[in-house]
Amino acid sequence: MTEAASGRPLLDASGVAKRFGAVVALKDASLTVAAGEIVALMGANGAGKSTFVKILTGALRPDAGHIHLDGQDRRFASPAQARRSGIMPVYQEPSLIPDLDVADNLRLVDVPVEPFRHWINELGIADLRLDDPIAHLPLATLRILDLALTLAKEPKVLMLDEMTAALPTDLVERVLTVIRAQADAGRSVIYISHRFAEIARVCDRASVLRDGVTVGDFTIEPGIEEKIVELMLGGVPTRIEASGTRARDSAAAAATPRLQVRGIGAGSKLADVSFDLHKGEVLGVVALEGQGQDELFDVLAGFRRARSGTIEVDGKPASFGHPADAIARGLTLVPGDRKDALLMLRSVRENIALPQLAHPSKWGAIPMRREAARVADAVERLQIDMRAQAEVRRLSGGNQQKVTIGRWVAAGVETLLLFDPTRGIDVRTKHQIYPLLRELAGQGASILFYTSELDEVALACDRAIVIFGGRVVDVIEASQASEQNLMRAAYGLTEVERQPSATEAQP
Ligand SMILES: Nc1ncnc2c1ncn2[C@@H]1O[C@H](COP(=O)(O)OP(=O)(O)OP(=O)(O)O)[C@@H](O)[C@H]1O
Repeated sequence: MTEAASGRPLLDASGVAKRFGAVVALKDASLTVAAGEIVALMGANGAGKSTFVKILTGALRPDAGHIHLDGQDRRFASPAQARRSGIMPVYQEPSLIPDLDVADNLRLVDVPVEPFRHWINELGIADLRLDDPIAHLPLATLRILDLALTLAKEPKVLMLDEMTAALPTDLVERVLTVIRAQADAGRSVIYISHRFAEIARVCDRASVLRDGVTVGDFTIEPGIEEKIVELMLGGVPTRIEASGTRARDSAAAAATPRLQVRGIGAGSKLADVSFDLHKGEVLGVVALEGQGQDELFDVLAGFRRARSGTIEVDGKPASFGHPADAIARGLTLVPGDRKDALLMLRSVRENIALPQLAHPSKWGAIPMRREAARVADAVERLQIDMRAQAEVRRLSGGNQQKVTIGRWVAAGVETLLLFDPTRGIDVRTKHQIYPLLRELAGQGASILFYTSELDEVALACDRAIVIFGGRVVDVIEASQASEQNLMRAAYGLTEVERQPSATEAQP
């Protein structure tokens, strides 16, 4: 904490309550942040963090409670009013209008170009063009744009809701450096995240919400993590371990791969990627921002055509001109942006049952009962918060993400393409998802798993390919997948020493 952080809090909220119909989102939430301080707001999925931030930033009206800014009792009637007082959020979902380009979006929210450019450079996406259409930009870039827009308006209190959840490691580093510098310059930051490593690095304090009630406030110090997890989850101990054994079946590894990818290139970033994905295997994909991973998943899911290379599914050539072609060959994508996967106005149940609903020939009393049982099983295993189940858009971000995964747990899959699937999911559920992926693999599914959280390779994968500059530069077994090894490879530092060929990328 800087010297500026001592003394009276800049923002002081207490007794905040909010209900949505029958759902009590907040009962008694409180939070203080001083100038120059970074405070983590923590809690399991659905604990009420986003609701609290929306109240603090004028997007929602509280049912009860007080908010003091600079010692004065304030009730913001709108986000614009909160912004004028210097309180500015970056929400979980990108805010820019997809049909416009970057420049038009800047004009729309009245942000001058020069400070925006400054922050874009600081945050590591200097190659962005102002005439890039928003709809063509990857989620990670959109999140950085939202942050740059907000910083350009010089906030007094910056509120970041899962800011780093969709970002690759290099961009996470940039964001953490920038927000620490903001605090050192006397600004305040409220930082919502499920990632302890980041909180330990940049935050001064953590405030913990459980079921809408603030249950603790801690100074960040070594060893505090266990205490926070215990409080967040209400005393349920969470051991963070690799999920099950993964002695790969050598017969399966020798058999025809489920997916054989050779020399795939697409767009300007994906140059030449080759790998085999076997039946029963979880193959991690690790890459820094913009190394071609988005393009690779797009090609495999039929959203974009490859410029070069071949794909074989179960030993037979495949060519995907449309997502339906990939689905027909058993390849299912869980996209990074959940908005692309969910029917937001439909119920949790309908969203999870979607693959079955797509086959009217299977309708009938018994399949319906079976479907209900499958949905109930997915809800139970992923601990989906069903309090607002009638419309998925009313679920918390983490719970929406669980629904996108739950759909495929319920449906059963052959080849699952997961793009950063645990984004915004709390620590307890994450550690239920890893064994679940292992279980799907154990039943014969093949899973390609891009992750921006490097520890997930050791926790859930058999091995990982590392992509740098659009090429596979290393293949790392789970047992060797320390963060250090993965990072070295992801930065291309192993490329000179050892460049694996397509055959080395096979087990
Ligand atoms: N508009 C709404 N209508 C009904 N329920 C809502 C609405 N917005 C939020 N909720 C409910 O309020 C509760 C708290 O949600 P909130 O998004 O604040 O949680 P969170 O702590 O931010 O979770 P996450 O970590 O998953 O983002 C959830 O049960 C959610 O379904």
